[in-house]
Amino acid sequence: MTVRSFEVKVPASSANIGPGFDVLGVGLQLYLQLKVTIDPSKDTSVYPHNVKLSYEGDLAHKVPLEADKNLVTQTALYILRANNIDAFPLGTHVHVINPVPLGRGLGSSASAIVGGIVLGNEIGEFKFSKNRLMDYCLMIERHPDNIAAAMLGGFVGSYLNELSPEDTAAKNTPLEYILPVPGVTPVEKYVSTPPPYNIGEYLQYNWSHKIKCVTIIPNFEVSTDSSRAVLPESYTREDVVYNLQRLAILTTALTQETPNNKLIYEAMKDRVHQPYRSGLIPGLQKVLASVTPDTHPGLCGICLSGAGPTILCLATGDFDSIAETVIGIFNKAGVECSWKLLDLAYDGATVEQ
Ligand SMILES: Nc1ncnc2c1ncn2[C@@H]1O[C@H](COP(=O)(O)OP(=O)(O)OP(=O)(O)O)[C@@H](O)[C@H]1O
Ligand SMILES: N[C@@H](CCO)C(=O)O
Repeated sequence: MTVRSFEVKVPASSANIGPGFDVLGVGLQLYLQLKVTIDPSKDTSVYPHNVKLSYEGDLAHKVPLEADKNLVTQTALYILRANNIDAFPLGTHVHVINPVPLGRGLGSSASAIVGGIVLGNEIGEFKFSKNRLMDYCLMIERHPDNIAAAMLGGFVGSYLNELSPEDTAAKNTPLEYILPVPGVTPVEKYVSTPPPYNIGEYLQYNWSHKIKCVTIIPNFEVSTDSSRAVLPESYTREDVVYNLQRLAILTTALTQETPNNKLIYEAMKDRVHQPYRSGLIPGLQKVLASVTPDTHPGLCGICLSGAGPTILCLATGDFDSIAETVIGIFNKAGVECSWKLLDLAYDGATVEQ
C-alpha cells in the first residue's frame, strides 16, 4: 500500500491597509502549515470523516480536533463533498502547525480556509486552478481581501463580480448548509453543489521591497463578526470620497522604488471602519494619532490590520522604536502586546510533495 505525504503552506495576511476595506490585502511571511500523511495501513475510521487531526500553535486549547468542528477540515470536506467525495481517505493524518494568532486581525481564518480548500483539492486530486479555488474559499469567508492575499500572495486588490440571481442565491447559501456539522445529516442539494464560477477578480500589484510590515499584536481576540457588527449600514458621500481618494493614491504609492513616506501616511488614513472599531480596541485612536513620519522617520503608514486588534505599520526603518511606541501606548491602556517584523509572502498558498 502506498503512503502519500505532502505539506500545504498558507501565509497569514493583513487586510484593508487603511482605506481599502474589503479590497486590499498583503500576504505575510508567517505560515500555517498542514503536514498531511495518508497511510492506508492505519485505521482512522474511529475519527469523524476518517481523519486524525493534531495541532500545535496559537490557542491550542481552543482549537477543536474533530474534523466536523475544525475550520481547516470542515473546509476541506466542503470541497470534497461538492465533488462527490464523502470523507477523507482511510489513514489520513493532518498535523497543523499554526503560528498565526487567532482572532487578532492577521487573517487566521483566511489561512485556515485557504489551507482547507487546498488540502481538499490535493486529497481529491481535482487540480483546480487557484482562481477556481478562490470560488470555494469565498463561499466560506465572503469578503475577498484576506482570502486573496493568502491564496495568491503579495499585495492584492479584489472585487466581487455582479452575479446572476441564481448564482447570487447559491453564493449566499448559509454556511451551516455547506460545512459539515456534528450530528447533522447533509442535505444533498446543498453539499453536492460546487460554487458559482468567477465570484471575484483579483489583481496583484507590485510592492516596494524597501517597505516592511511591523505588526503589533495585542493579547486579546476580536472576532471579525463582532468587529463588522459595529460598522454602520451607510456612509456620507464625504467619507466615501475620502477613502476612494486615498485608495487610488495608495496602490501606486506602495509600489514606488523610493517610498514617499508622507504621501503613504496620509493615503493610509480611513473613515470607513477604523473610527467605528475604536470602541473595541482600547488605545487604538491614540496609537493612530501618535505614530507618524514626524515622530518616527522610518514610518510610511499605520492602520488597523484587518478587523483588529493588531496594528500594521508599514516602514522602511525605525522598526524597534515604532513597535516600542505602539506597545507603550497599549500598555498605558492596560493591554499587553507582542510584535513581529514581517516581509510580504509573494507565493501565497503552496503544496510540497
Ligand atoms: N488554524 C485554525 N484552525 C482552526 N480554526 C481556526 C484556525 N485559524 C482560525 N480559526 C478559526 O477562525 C477564528 C478567527 O477568525 P476571525 O475571522 O474572527 O479572525 P482572524 O481571521 O484571525 O482576523 P482577521 O479576519 O481580522 O484578519 C478562530 O477563533 C477559529 O475559530
Ligand atoms: N475586510 C475585513 C478583514 C477582516 O476579515 C474587515 O475589516 O472586516
